[in-house]
Amino acid sequence: MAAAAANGAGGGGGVPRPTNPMVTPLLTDLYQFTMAYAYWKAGKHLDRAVFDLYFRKNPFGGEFTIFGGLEECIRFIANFKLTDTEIIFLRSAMPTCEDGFFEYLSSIDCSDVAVYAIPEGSVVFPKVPLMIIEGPVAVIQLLETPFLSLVNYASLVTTNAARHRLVAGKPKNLLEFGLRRAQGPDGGISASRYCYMGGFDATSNVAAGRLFGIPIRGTHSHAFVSSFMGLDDIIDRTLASSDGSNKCEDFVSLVQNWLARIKDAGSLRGTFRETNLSELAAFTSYALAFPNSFLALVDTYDAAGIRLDSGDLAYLSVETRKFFRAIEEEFGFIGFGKMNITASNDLNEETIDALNKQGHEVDAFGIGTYLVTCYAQAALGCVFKLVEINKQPRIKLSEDVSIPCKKRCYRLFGKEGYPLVDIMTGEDEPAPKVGERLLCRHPFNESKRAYVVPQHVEELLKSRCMGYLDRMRPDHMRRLNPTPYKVSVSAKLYDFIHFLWLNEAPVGELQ
Ligand SMILES: Nc1ncnc2c1ncn2[C@@H]1O[C@H](COP(=O)(O)OP(=O)(O)OP(=O)(O)O)[C@@H](O)[C@H]1O
Ligand SMILES: O=P(O)(O)OC[C@H]1O[C@H](OP(=O)(O)OP(=O)(O)O)[C@H](O)[C@@H]1O
Ligand SMILES: O=C(O)c1cccnc1
Ligand SMILES: [Mg+2]
Repeated sequence: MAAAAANGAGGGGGVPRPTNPMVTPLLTDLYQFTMAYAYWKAGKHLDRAVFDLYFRKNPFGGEFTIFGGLEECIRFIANFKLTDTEIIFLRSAMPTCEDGFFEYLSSIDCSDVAVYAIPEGSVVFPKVPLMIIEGPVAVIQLLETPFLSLVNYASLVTTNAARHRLVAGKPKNLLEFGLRRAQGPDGGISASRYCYMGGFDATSNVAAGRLFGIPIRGTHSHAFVSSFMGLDDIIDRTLASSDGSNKCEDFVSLVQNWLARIKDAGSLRGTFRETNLSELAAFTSYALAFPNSFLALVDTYDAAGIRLDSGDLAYLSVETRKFFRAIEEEFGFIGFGKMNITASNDLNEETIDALNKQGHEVDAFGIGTYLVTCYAQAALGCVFKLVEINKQPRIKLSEDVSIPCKKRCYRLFGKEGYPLVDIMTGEDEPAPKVGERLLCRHPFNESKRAYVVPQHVEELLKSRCMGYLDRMRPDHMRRLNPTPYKVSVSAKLYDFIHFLWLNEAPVGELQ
């Protein structure tokens, strides 16, 4: 099992700081510091603890999740160090705590912390730890809230993006347009980054383009279109070819000539309606500014062309395509019929699915609000639970039973090459072997078990490549009634969980 050990000294040993400078050791809940104090008072602060970070249920009614946020967690622990001013603030916030505690706090870093993790971008399932974090209990406790804050939304929005990619299909261009609608600047930046991880092609967010190297794309807005009154607004009418070899002195007249030709074309009669001259001025002006990447927002007055942002997107995209093809045929402009049609306006999984069913001609979807706010599910609900302290396994019984012990986790693949089941074992158990029959048990349901003869075994929680979406059996990934993927434990771990469970659960007395 490969571990990422953090070097907290000297500015993170070359590991960059978290992207968001607000991510500091104080970005945690007060109770992490009060517990750290109580551990310290009890002389327990150096006890060796193992915590699992996992979630309990897949989001969006689906049967899979994509893990995001790991890199930021590693950046955080690599640079973990409380500054003098942070210590002064903590002293004022916890006035009853002894001085020695603050001296201890100012001395800590995460050089004694080990993180075992599934690679970011992997398909993951409930109960299996995404990260196992091991180290001195007081320090690990301080990591709980920042880690959950860095992983919860990241994984949720990555999953949301992947679901939009699955419904849109591979050839479509997916553009994330959510910055203006996201939950503040950090929500917007995170959304752009993790939607790209989840399978989007580009973002409109310029800062995210700079920070993460994500391709940035955009069209123009209704304001640009409605800011023009008519063709007289255009002062400089010259258009030169990019190599300077050709020059059109009056592009506006050229546009007007073409407009007349299109109107006269017999084959276009009936499909071509009156032109709004202020809209024509806006498009002409935009073409003069971007002659090699022209794109027109065409629905400010009436829908006819290239980014559609209202109305029936299926119908309008089909009509637009017909018109483009007719122009190609009438005037012999090779490729005109294939011109890009982008659609936006409150799109989400359901609307894209509806458009697919109706038939449409959209090449690119621009998606904002529903994507970045994760409108269909507010949070993933990742948790951070103690599973072992000083080599003693721990279990949490209330609400949802946690799976004790420092574990190893494997993904077992079947004959058809798809993953069949994830299995958790105790740390010292032998790894599952290819071709060897293995009993996989549901962690809590006694009757649910299956023998598996794996054709291929991958250990989870160690660094490895991504690109899992394509490798999953399609019925786990479908939108409607997806098949649950199986998560199991070894027979030995099953027996141990239930032994510990009975041991920890008090026997009531009836009188
Ligand atoms: N063919 C279609 N099938 C299903 N949903 C569609 C189809 N075309 C558009 N939609 C969706 O229907 C909704 C249309 O919303 P609404 O009626 O508020 O928009 P509009 O009136 O066309 O435009 P505006 O945003 O200017 O008000 C959007 O969520 C859009 O994504
Ligand atoms: O619809 P979303 O999925 O959130 O995608 C982003 C939206 O942002 C822009 O709208 P704008 O801010 O101009 O407002 P409007 O479309 O609501 O008028 C754009 O026209 C999209 O409709
Ligand atoms: O470039 C666009 O078309 C765009 C960008 C952000 C939001 N809506 C649209
Ligand atoms: Mg809109």
